[in-house]
Amino acid sequence: MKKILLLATGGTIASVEGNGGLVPELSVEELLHYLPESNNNSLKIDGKILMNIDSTNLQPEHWVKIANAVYTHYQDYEGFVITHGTDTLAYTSSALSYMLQGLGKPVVLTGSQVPISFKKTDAKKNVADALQFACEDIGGVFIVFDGRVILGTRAVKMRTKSYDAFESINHPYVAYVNKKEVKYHWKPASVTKALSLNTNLCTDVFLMKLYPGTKPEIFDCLKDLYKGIIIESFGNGGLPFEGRNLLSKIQELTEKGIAVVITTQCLEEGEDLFLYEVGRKVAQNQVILSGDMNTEAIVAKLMWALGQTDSLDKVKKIIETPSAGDLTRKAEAFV
Ligand SMILES: NC(=O)C[C@H](N)C(=O)O
Repeated sequence: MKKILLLATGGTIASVEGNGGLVPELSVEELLHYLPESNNNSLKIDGKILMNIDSTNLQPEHWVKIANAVYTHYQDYEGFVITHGTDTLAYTSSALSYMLQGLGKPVVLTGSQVPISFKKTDAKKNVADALQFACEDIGGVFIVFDGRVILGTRAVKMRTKSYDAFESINHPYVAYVNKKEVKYHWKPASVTKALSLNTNLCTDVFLMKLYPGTKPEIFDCLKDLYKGIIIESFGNGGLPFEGRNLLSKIQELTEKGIAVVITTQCLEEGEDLFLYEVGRKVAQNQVILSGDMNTEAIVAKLMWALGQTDSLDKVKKIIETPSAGDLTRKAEAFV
């Protein structure tokens, strides 16, 4: 009989209708009580509540708490399921992927769009599937949702209400789970290093979405507040150097030692800064390229990288090196 630890953090899955709207309130025992009997018979599931919050309220300090809990109980269980709100779930799964390296067991995040206590809900299937996948002989952080298994660094919440809330971006699904059967599409390489926990994070990271008309002066406000700035630019990547000129500001930022990461607002296929003049001019500065990583992963990776070192060169190296399947090297692109 496999032993699985279920760590509850809140979210819609654990919510009840309160006076002010849906609010997470169920205990972990109540959560488990809603599962079909068959799950409880074939597994030994222990439950532990870490926090009971809407994931909108969940912040980097909570990621650390979750990572610590997995690490502390690692030897005692074959797999881990973390129930979590969907809104920031992909940030948490990314952060866990960097903080817990060398995982030889599955750490599976799931949640739901409808509370588990409601008559019609996606929660029971999602938890049952997550428990199923947590029994697999595979290492890493995964999201199991609507029958699909997504690598922790590659998920994006695409839909606010539909059951298929998450998509795997720039990466194949890991597997599908259907009626207790797991069908693989992609498997991570087996783990060669020992598990390590490294929860040092620097949360002084800002995420800016560019739009036509962005004021250059905004960077003057940001540069004393943040050590890292992620710019979601347009298309293949680039910054305006005519009219409201952002290019000169980027030079100031990088010269001041701020880590500037360039990504794109396009969800698929990533940046290619060297394609256009608007991008090459940016690349002449010491900016960091994000390839086809998604924004959730970039935010978590930049916080983690800045938590490891003050050296801009080293931060650049960390971000630009694939980790936990987050980044496709051009030569191995899935096209
Ligand atoms: N479906 C959900 O879980 C949404 C909820 N607001 C949360 O992220 O906690």
